Amino acid sequence: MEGSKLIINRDIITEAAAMAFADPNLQIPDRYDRSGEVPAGAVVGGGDDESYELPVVDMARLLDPEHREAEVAWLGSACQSWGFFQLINHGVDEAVIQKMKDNTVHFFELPLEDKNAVAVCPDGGIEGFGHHFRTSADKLDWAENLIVQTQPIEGRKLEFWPSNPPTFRDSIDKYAMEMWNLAMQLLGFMASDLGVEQETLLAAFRGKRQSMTLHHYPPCHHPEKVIGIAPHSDGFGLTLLLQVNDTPGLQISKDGRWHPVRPQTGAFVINVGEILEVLTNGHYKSVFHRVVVDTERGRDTIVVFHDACIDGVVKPLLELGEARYHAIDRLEYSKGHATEIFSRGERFVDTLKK
Ligand SMILES: O=C(O)CCC(=O)C(=O)O
Ligand SMILES: [Fe+2]
Repeated sequence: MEGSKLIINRDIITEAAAMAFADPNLQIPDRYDRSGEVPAGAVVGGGDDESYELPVVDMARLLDPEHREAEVAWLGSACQSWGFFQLINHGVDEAVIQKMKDNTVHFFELPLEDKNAVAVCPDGGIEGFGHHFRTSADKLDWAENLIVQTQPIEGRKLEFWPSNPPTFRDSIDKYAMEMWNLAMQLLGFMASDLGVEQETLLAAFRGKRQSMTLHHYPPCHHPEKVIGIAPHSDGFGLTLLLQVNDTPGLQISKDGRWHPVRPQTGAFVINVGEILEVLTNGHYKSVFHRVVVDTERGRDTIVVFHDACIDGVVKPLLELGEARYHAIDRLEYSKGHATEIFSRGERFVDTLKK
């Protein structure tokens, strides 16, 4: 299968990296110094600029027949204009969320040696503990990440699922199931907004890959020199993000400026991936975002990605009119998107536009 392998490079976390992360006063090692990239783009906020709140969608209203229509329209407008929204009253089992958060914090606090028990493999596989994806400039993000595939179950590689803390695997399993159900529920409402049969949209996701990335962004006394996660748009269909603590950092690109997300306690941040943009024939937008690092406080996030395609092909739903994107084989799409990650340039889906 050598020919079909994706070129996604992830570096292991070395002792030197762990030391740099642990001591915010140390000089930034060269591979993390991205002074030239960080200031790119103005950031909205401060003072009287209050116009940037990310839309908040209320699941309780989506489920209430009296408010459903208005809330579905609101959800749709958020996906069209922002490609992002926060979700409150989501109904996800709080005990499962808390356990997942606790395990995540616990895991990242372990000594490096223990975390490296599930280290990424040097052969270029995606899963495991290590740095996020390397860019063409050979620079690294200021973060530690654990990536595992959670669905389909037969595709799980348990050797990358930490057994320390001991409840972690069980937490990941339960959390993945909750996120699957939430994703399906949201996609159902998106289908209503788009005016297509629910099953038409859901079928594109059913049985496809679900993966999880846990991010830990250590604090850094020179946040202007480092990047928590470089600007990118998500390569899968739908992303569900949970902040473990209330440290800010996520910024969304809109109208040429970066909009910081104010973390709402207990809310999920949901965003449209490039494949959902194509499925919706461009009605929904997959938007560039990045993470900046905090001076004093670390930040942990739990992110779940849901893949989608139609008969092995990434293409717009037939029901949504004349296709505005070229159809592309799912594997070719992955290769194209990997190039986007690598070069951090244009969105890959833009190359598919007719
Ligand atoms: O940690 C975050 O806030 C963003 C993570 C993210 O963008 C991703 O995993 O694709
Ligand atoms: Fe992302």
